Amino acid sequence: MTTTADLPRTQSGRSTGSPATPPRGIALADSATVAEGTIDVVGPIAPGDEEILTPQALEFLALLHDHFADTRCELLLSRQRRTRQIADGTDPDFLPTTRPVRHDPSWRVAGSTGAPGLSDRRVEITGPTDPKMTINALNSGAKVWLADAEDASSPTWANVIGGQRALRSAIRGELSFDGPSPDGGRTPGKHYALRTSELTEMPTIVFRPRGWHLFESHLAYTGTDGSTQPASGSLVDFGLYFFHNARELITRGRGPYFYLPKLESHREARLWNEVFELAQHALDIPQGTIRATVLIETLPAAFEMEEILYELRDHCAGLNAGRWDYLFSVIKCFRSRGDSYVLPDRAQVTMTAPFMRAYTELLVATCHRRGAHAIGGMSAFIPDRRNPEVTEQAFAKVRADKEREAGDGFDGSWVAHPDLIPIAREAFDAVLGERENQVDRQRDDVTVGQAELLDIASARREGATITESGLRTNISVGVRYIASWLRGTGAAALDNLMEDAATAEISRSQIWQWMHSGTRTEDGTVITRERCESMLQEFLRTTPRTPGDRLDEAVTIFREVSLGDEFPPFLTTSAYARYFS
Ligand SMILES: CC(=O)SCCNC(=O)CCNC(=O)[C@H](O)C(C)(C)COP(=O)(O)OP(=O)(O)OC[C@H]1O[C@@H](n2cnc3c(N)ncnc32)[C@H](O)[C@@H]1OP(=O)(O)O
Ligand SMILES: O=CC(=O)O
Ligand SMILES: [Mg+2]
Repeated sequence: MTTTADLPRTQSGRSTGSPATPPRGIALADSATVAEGTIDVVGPIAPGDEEILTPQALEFLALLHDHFADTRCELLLSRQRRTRQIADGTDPDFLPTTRPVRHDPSWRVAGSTGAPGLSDRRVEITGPTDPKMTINALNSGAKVWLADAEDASSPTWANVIGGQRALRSAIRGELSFDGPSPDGGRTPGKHYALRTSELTEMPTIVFRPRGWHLFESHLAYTGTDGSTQPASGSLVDFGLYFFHNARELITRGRGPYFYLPKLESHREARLWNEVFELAQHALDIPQGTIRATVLIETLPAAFEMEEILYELRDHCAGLNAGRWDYLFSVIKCFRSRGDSYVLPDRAQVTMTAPFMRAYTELLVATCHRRGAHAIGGMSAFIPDRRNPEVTEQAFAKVRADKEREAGDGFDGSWVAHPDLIPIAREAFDAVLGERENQVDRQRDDVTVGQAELLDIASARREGATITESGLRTNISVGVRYIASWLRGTGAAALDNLMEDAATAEISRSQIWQWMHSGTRTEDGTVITRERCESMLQEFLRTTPRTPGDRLDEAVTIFREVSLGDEFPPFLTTSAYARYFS
C-alpha cells in the first residue's frame, strides 16, 4: 500500500496537522479552541449578520488561517509557475513521482459509504445561495443541490454573508422569503417557504466554497508575525459553513458535504484534506465525516485525478467533470502556443470533441476504479417559460447531453434550472433503473493518455470554425456577464444560455488567445485588438442603457482581461480587486 510519504510534501512551517496529533495543542470543541492569529471584520455588518460572524466563528476562521494561509500562498505561486511552463512549451503529463499511487490497485476512497444522502446523485441542481434560489432549489425535487459560492456567485460581501445566513436557516428548516411587491407595495410579493423542514426530504446540500485563488477582503487575517492580509475566500466559505452547520447537518440525518472547485494539483487536494482534518478535530466531529467531490476542471488536474482522489481518500465522494472551467483552463494553458492550440467558436466546442471526450472518459474510468462517484457537468442550454421553442430546444440538447453521460458511466449530472430536472432524471433512470449509481461499472476499455488529453486540435479538425459572429458573441457575453457580476448576480440567462464565471472566462480568454495568435475568422480577416475594440464600441452603441447597469465598469474589466498585453489569471480576481475590495 502506498502511503502519503510517497507523494511530494508541501513546504510550510505552519501547515500539515494530522488528525491524531493536532498541531499546537488545539483544544477540542466546547472548550476554547485556540487560534494564535485573529480575523477582524472590516466590512459592514447588517442586522442579522452577527449570527454568522460570531466571535467563535471568527476564531475558527483564524485557526484555519493560522495553519493554512501560508501553504495556500505557496500553492498559488506554484500554479503560476506551472501554467507559465505550459504556456512556454512544456506539455503537462502524468507525474513520474506519483506513479506508485496510480499503479497501486489496493486503495479506494470513502465514496458514499457512511455519508447519508450521497449514494444516489442522479440529478443535481446548481445555483447561488440567496434565499429565493435556496428555497427553489430545495423544493425542486433534485437529489442534490450544489449550493454555490463559486461560479454562480458574485462574491459581494452581502452575498457572502447573506448566503451563509440562508444556508444556516434552511438547514434548520426555518428559511422563508418574501419577494418584492410587483406594484410598489399595493400587492405583496410572492412568499417563498420550504416545502418541508426535514433535511432528509430535501435535496442533499453540497456546498461549493470559493476556489483557492479568491480573497475575502472584508475579513482581515492578522498572523502571529503581526502582518495583516485579506482572508482566503475558500477558508471563509468553508469555515463559516462548517462551523455553523456541521453538527446540525449530522443531527438531521445528512452531513457536511462540499464541492471543491478549480484545483490544479494533488497538493491542493492535500491542503483541503488537512483543512478537513483540523476542522473536524477542532469541532470534535469524527474524522471522515466530511465528504468532498472534487471538480476536475483544469487541464493540470486532469493529469492528477488519481492523486487527487488519493490525497482526499478518507473524505472523497467523487469527481465532477467541470467542462466550462476545463475549457477555460485549456485556453489559459495554451494561450501562447500558436494556432494549433486555438479552439473554434465557443458554441462549436462540444463534449463530443475528442479531447473533451478523452477527459470525461478518463474521469469515469478513474472514479470507478477507486470507488468514487463520477458526476457529469452542465449543459448551458436553459428553458424559457415564455418561449416554448427555446424550451424545446433546450430540452433536446440537455437530453442528448445527459443520455451520453449516463451511457458513458457517469453516476449523475448537473442541471442549471428546475425545469430540466425531469429530463436529466429520465436519462439516468433509463440507465440506472433501481440502482442508486453505477460506480461498480468499470471502464477498463478506456485508454486515455497524454496524447488524447492534449489533442486540442481535434476540436477544429471536423470543420468547426472561428467566425465574426463568434467573436461578437464573446465580446457581448463577456461584457454583459461582467456587468451582471458587478451588480451582484453571478449566474445569468444571456441569449438563452446559462452564463456564469466559468463560461464568461472562456469568452474573454478566447478573445485574448485569438488576438495573440494572429488567428483569422473564416472570412480571412485577422483578429486584432483594433477589430475587437471597434466591435466593443458597436456593442456599446447598440446596447440600451439603464441606471446602475455597471456597463462602463464592466467594459474597463473586459479590456483588462481580454484586450491587454498580459493575461490576467481570472476575470473575477481582476474585478474583485478593482470594485469589491
Ligand atoms: C459552470 C458551472 O459552474 S455551472 C454551475 C453554476 N451555475 C449555476 O448554478 C447556474 C444556475 N442557474 C441559474 O442561476 C438560473 O437558472 C439562471 C440565472 C440561468 C436563469 O434564471 P432565471 O432567469 O430566473 O430563470 P427563470 O425565470 O426561467 O426561472 C424560473 C424559476 O425557476 C427558478 N430557478 C431557476 N434556476 C434555478 C436554480 N438553478 N435553482 C433554483 N431555482 C431556480 C427561478 O428562481 C424562478 O423562480 P420563481 O418563479 O420563483 O421566480
Ligand atoms: O464548475 C463547473 C464548470 O463547468 O466550470
Ligand atoms: Mg467551474
